Amino acid sequence: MSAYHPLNEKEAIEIALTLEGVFAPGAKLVSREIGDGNLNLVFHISDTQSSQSIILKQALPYAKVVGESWPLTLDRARIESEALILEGELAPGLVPKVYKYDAELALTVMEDLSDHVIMRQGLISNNRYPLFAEHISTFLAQTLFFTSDLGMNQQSKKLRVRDFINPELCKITEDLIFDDPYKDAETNNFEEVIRDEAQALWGDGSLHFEVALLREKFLTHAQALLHGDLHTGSIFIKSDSTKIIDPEFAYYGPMGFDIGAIIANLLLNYSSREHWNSDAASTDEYRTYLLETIRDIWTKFEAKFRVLWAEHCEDSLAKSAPGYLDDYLRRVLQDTIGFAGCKMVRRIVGLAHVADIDKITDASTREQAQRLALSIGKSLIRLNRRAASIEELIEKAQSSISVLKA
Ligand SMILES: Nc1ncnc2c1ncn2[C@@H]1O[C@H](COP(=O)(O)OP(=O)(O)O)[C@@H](O)[C@H]1O
Ligand SMILES: CSC[C@H]1O[C@H](OP(=O)(O)O)[C@H](O)[C@@H]1O
Repeated sequence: MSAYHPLNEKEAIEIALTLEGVFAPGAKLVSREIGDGNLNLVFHISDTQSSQSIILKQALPYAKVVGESWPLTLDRARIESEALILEGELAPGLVPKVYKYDAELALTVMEDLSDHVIMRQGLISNNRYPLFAEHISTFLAQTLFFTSDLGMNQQSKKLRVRDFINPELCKITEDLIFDDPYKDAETNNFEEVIRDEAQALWGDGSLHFEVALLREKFLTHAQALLHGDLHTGSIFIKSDSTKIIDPEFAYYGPMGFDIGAIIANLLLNYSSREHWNSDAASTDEYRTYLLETIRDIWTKFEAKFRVLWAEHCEDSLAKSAPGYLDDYLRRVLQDTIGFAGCKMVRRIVGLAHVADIDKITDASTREQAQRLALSIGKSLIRLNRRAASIEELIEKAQSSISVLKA
């Protein structure tokens, strides 16, 4: 196959047939492009005679959601495949297997997870996932601890920071999450009916102060190797299995950015429940389930992180300094809360939205969901540096509902 060009379905099959040990010689393959994300092509390739199938993901030289006017590095395919491989070593069973990476075609061949569902869809369909908090807290504790200065050789970590420098994808986050929602930016995308909310965001100096501090942390705090875009659309799930996909935004940043991303997306779903549940009682019940999941994610993450620290901490001074670990985890919690708030706000007024809210058909219910998400998001941003417990985040989610209803 020649140098880089976007593949068509026929070419994807030709490449699949060249993979060693995957399909039988002469196998009859079918290919479907199934990419529904903002950036890449995703081909599902299956053998019509056996149950064998694979995924072929190819980066485009631009952001698909906008078009060729927004060029984007192909190197993100390398970042994604290297991050998946490393995450697979640190958190076995929680990411798809990578079979091959082709630098020239910016192509990753990986395990087909079609027997799972994308978690955002699962939540929209009112499913519950009792093992999710256990799985995702393991993923977070293992990947964040063992890529940080606490859990790996500090010189090797510097080299890894170099390997995961990801300036173009970070710039997307810096703009779309930490800048554009707070001014009248062209990329913003919100419904006219909530213009009052957008304008309030643009003029809120004290909120800007908190967001600027969080932005500074995102820019400068190379604490651990992050997934970088850990929303519920980047998680495949079924009752007994969780798989994290799509780490093309991976870079060295603050741990709370990943934890906050998951919590924000659970809270965006929380904000949308009036549409997806059939009555007030089931809406309340599902919201309680989501808040319990959030509490469990943090509590389990913290417990697992403490065990890893006790058994594997590489920093002898930090290890012997009284109170250091408590202080470290308090700062991670505060970052988690602040980043969760930013991630909620961007999904309502910024470029890229979430189906949980956008797919609400009734305009007034959708508006209420948007206002609730913004109210929770802003209150988390204001809370972040003052928080001492995950219960304070949960209290903000609950009280935002009563304030809006009053
Ligand atoms: N390993 C996989 N197995 C099955 N389907 C996948 C896999 N990876 C991606 N997909 C499908 O492709 C879609 C887009 O993938 P994603 O990695 O999120 O792309 P993007 O980077 O463009 O957001 C997913 O929502 C899912 O439907
Ligand atoms: C112009 S990219 C917008 C948005 O898309 C990414 O998400 P995904 O790849 O999962 O579709 C990321 O969240 C970016 O901020």
